[in-house]
Amino acid sequence: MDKFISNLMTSSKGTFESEMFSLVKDAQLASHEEHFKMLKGTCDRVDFIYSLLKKSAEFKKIFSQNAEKKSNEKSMKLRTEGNNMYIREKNMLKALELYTESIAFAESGSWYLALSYANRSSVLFEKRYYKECIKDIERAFQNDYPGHLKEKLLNRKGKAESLKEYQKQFQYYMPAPTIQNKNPLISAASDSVEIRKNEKYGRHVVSTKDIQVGEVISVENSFAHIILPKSRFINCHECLEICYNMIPCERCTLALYCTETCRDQAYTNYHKYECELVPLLHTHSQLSIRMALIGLKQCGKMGDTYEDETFCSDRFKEILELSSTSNERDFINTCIYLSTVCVAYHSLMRSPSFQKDFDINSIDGLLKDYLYRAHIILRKKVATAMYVFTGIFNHSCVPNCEFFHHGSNLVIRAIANIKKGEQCTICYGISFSTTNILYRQRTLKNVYMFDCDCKACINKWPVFDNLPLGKPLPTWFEAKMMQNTFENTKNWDEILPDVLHLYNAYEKYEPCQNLLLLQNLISEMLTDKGCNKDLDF
Ligand SMILES: C[S@@+](CC[C@H](N)C(=O)[O-])C[C@H]1O[C@@H](n2cnc3c(N)ncnc32)[C@H](O)[C@@H]1O
Repeated sequence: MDKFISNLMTSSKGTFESEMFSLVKDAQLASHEEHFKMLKGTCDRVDFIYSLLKKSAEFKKIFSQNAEKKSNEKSMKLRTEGNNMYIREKNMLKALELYTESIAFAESGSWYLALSYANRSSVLFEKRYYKECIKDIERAFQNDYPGHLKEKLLNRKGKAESLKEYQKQFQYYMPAPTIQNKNPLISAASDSVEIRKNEKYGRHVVSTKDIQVGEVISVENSFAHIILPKSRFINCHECLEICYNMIPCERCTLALYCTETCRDQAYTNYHKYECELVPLLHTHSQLSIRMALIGLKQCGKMGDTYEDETFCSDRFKEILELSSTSNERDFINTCIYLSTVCVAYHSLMRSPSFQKDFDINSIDGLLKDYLYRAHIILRKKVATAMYVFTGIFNHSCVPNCEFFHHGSNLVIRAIANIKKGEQCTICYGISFSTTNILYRQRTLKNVYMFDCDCKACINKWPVFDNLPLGKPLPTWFEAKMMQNTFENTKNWDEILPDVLHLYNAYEKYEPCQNLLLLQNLISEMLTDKGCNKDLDF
């Protein structure tokens, strides 16, 4: 599992990983391999690496940075930049983002905050987001908005009030489907699957009945997530919903929320501590801290309910059981990994609220262990997130399942017919149709530590271009596809049943190009159902 994560982390090369690598070099951790290998438990290993890191200049450098504090001066600068974008450049989205950042920097109750809300309300009015515009005007008034400017704002509010009933409703993604036949033992799944465990596959998901292509297998909400920088000013950091008039955390300059409810929920659950962390950690450490905090809170609250048999997507116990390849990593990778844990640990230890709320001595070992286990599973469009049930799906180069995003929900659907007793699999990014067998096997072994025995690997299936075409696709289908593509109607719902039907008729020709084309089309249709549409701004 850890390799799986470190592979994801390489996509952020040049930032976090290389920073951790310099840390390992600076602290000369490589020369301590012999001693390290004699230590057995996670806690002893973290302690050992931590003791070495603390002496390193690089480590001290990380913690010598100061977090940016609320600053009316900075707020004013951002607002001016926003004005420039709005008036001169006519770049509404950029103006909105700058005003929102200016709101995040302004001190609570100040007229700087009021002015930024007022300016944002103007962009919102122009883009016909009248309800959001009214809300921002009210916020401006609640925050010491200068009296001599009030009239203009009241005027805008009046106009927005009269137009708000005409505001269009924009649907960015289809809501996640609901599962009809719920699984009594897996909170996120249908009763068509179960979790099994053996030496070869670790924990894996197996079908308990025949599953039809397209069928929903699970709908899962993330255990925890961290917003990606590009979505910071547009998506609520708590619920991830798109929101053009977010409100800031009252203490830090980074967190933004769609409502007071989301803000308070985040604050109570983890942000209270996170908010005090200096410096702001990279997304990966931040997510592991968030997960460990939720884990610590749960273990205090839930006690022996951990004994029950159900698999719950919102429970840290399930994360503790995720398979780990930590013993198989080379020493330098182990050091890099442990350094990230130590940076997260050291950072949390500097949070006064954390010190106040937790009995540090009694949870110290648990915290190190939790930070060590809190990994990243999926990095996607809006956030980096941990989905617990999705995380136990094994890989196949010919997967029979795929995951689809519906807002913050992750939906797993069958993209092939699955026979009762068959393993349900997803693809870890290397499929047989695009990647040759040698590369696949080497990567899966190096990164995920297993030998793949999927049907493409066993039978040495060629890549797409060298596959037979298979039975030609019917002309009615080709015509429908052309029409749909040309007219750009993308009325998938209308043709999805036909495509699924066709898939069933072509399955016996596997492996062939036409079957793969049908499968890709099904996948595209289901993605399109779930995905975030482009911003309407
Ligand atoms: C994301 S986890 C999947 C859940 C895991 N099986 C567990 O027990 O928690 C990835 C790890 O599962 C195992 N795995 C995934 N696909 C596999 C496969 N096709 N055959 C054997 N092991 C596999 C590998 O150990 C891999 O590092």
